[in-house]
Amino acid sequence: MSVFQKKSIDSLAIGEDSADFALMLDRVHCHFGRHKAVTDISLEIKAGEVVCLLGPSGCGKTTLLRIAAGLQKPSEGRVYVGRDLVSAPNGTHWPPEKRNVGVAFQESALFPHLTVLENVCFGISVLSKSKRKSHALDLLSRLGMASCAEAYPHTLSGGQQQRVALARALAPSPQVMLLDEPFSSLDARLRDQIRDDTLHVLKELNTATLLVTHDPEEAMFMADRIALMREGHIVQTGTPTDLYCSPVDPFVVNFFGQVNKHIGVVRDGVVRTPFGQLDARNFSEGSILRVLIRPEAVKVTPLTDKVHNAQSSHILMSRLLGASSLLHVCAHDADGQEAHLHARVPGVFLPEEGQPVSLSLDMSQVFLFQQRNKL
Ligand SMILES: Nc1ncnc2c1ncn2[C@@H]1O[C@H](COP(=O)(O)OP(=O)(O)OP(=O)(O)O)[C@@H](O)[C@H]1O
Repeated sequence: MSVFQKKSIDSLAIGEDSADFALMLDRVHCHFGRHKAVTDISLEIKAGEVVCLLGPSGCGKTTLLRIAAGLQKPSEGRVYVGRDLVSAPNGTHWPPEKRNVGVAFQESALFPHLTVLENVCFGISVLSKSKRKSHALDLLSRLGMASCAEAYPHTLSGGQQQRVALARALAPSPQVMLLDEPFSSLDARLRDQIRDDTLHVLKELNTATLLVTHDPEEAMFMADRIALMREGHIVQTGTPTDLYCSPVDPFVVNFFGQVNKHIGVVRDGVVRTPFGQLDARNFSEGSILRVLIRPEAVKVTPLTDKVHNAQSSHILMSRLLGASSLLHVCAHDADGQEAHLHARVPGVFLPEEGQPVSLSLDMSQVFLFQQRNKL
């Protein structure tokens, strides 16, 4: 970590006013006719911080990013870029070019008649011509594109064009970078490399960033904080660890990947499941609970006794997925309750079909929520 980065992270103290934020959305709403695309959203981003807007299609991510960029007027609420109030209910609305923001979208069109270097230099107005060129070359080299400086955009691959688009957006040293699914048109291997490079450049430049994605893995890779959205609202904001390990509701758990589900009733302070009894003393007797268990929470131990025992859980199928294996398990409890369970285990561990196993759970990845509706 550079001294520059450390300074920005150390400065995340509570009690700052709006001037400490590079971007601040304050109770922002956006309606299209009767449709509420964004409802009452407040979010702040500090210098050097990467915040991801994550959520399913249509939940309002792009609308919020466009509001920050000045491409969409909010119906209510205020937007600050640094100390500048750039959108407000009194009619204040600064256009994108007056805000100190850089914008890059999934398909960021480069100017076809300009070289890569000229494209990146285009938005820089404050420096002398020679400094403009060296600044643009520096950004291109940080993004691995210096050797293409004299090329024209049509001669570049999609991934190379996306790197140039990022360099062009970063070139005027904006206070805030706004990125809308900038990696989604790239194939998986290239995407991993470009997002890694982008993250390092954003951190080195100490640029506040708001990045839209529908991919939870991408959000966890890029973000210092994630704001998970659903139907125009923010459901939970926090670090990737907060959302993954302390989700506020089942939607948050489910959004980060497939989970095992069970519904049970609290009796004598526990809920019985085919995977064992779980402590439910925090819930009242008779409550109906939704039990959500991440596949990686399930520990699978082969039993040495290979004789099939009706009481023991057993393997239905094993699949190697690369870094991990996915095991389909038929789980039984002592009462004969049976359930199909997925376990994600590290490395090459592929027990045979029918192998009896014992199951245990890592409770840090097991979540209990009270069910509001009746069974
Ligand atoms: N200009 C517009 N006019 C009318 N409705 C709009 C407009 N822009 C967005 N919407 C609607 O607002 C809602 C939010 O759209 P938005 O593009 O912000 O979602 P999103 O989360 O970015 O989705 P995606 O991931 O699919 O891009 C959607 O229902 C969309 O149809």
